Amino acid sequence: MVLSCRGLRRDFGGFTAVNDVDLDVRHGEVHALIGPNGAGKTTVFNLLTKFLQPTSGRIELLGQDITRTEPAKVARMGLVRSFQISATFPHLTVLENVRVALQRPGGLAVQFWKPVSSLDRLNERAMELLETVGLEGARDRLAADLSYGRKRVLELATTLALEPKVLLLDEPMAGMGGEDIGTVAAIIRRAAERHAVLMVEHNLKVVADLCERVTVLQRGEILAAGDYATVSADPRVRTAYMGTDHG
Ligand SMILES: Nc1ncnc2c1ncn2[C@@H]1O[C@H](COP(=O)(O)OP(=O)(O)OP(=O)(O)O)[C@@H](O)[C@H]1O
Repeated sequence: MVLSCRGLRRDFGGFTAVNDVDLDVRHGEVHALIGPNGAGKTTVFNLLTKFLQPTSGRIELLGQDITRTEPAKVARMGLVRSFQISATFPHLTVLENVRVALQRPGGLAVQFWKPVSSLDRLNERAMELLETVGLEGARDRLAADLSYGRKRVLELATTLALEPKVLLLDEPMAGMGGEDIGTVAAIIRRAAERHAVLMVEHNLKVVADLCERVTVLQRGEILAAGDYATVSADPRVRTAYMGTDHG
């Protein structure tokens, strides 16, 4: 278990946005958090990354209680949410963007790079990351000149540069066409070999193809959890998530 929470709850005034949520994210797994609009997915992400303080409940990262830990420390411990670094620099090249991520002050890569601080090694690692995401041919292009889908892929590369233990992805395929979705799905699958992945995703085909485990939220509570086949066959899920129990 890399990341887990028990009894997670968050109230906003008199409104309970997240109620009694238990979640286990395991190494080597892609775990999807799904549910209708307003179900509480973003709030759960904000609680796990400590952007929001839980009203009650407990969160553990790599066996350590992080319920009261500051967000920056949680990120340094290896819980990285893609948008935290998703601001790529449009006027730097693709390779330069990844190098910047590898050299991030205070980032995980600082410790990672200490024994091998030579420029060559840095370039080598940056190229490895670009090969992982299939952007090696675009290394000298400005980030601003990339297509939307490839920009998102570059963001993923800069996230992976931080060597996260758990990668939190908020709708990584949003706004993408079929081909880009396939590319990003393949990257996430490969990334999951080294980093546990928790993702919010609305595209159920992506969830079915990519995710070992699915947790369904409804009105802040867990409606169902398990593998996709089990969860999608649950009549309550079909009614709540798809708005029908016939489809
Ligand atoms: N800061 C806040 N203050 C008050 N209510 C909030 C706050 N943040 C979220 N909520 C409420 O909590 C509920 C859950 O919202 P949340 O954004 O987590 O849902 P979601 O599942 O991510 O939805 P979507 O799929 O639309 O992004 C919603 O009813 C929302 O209005």
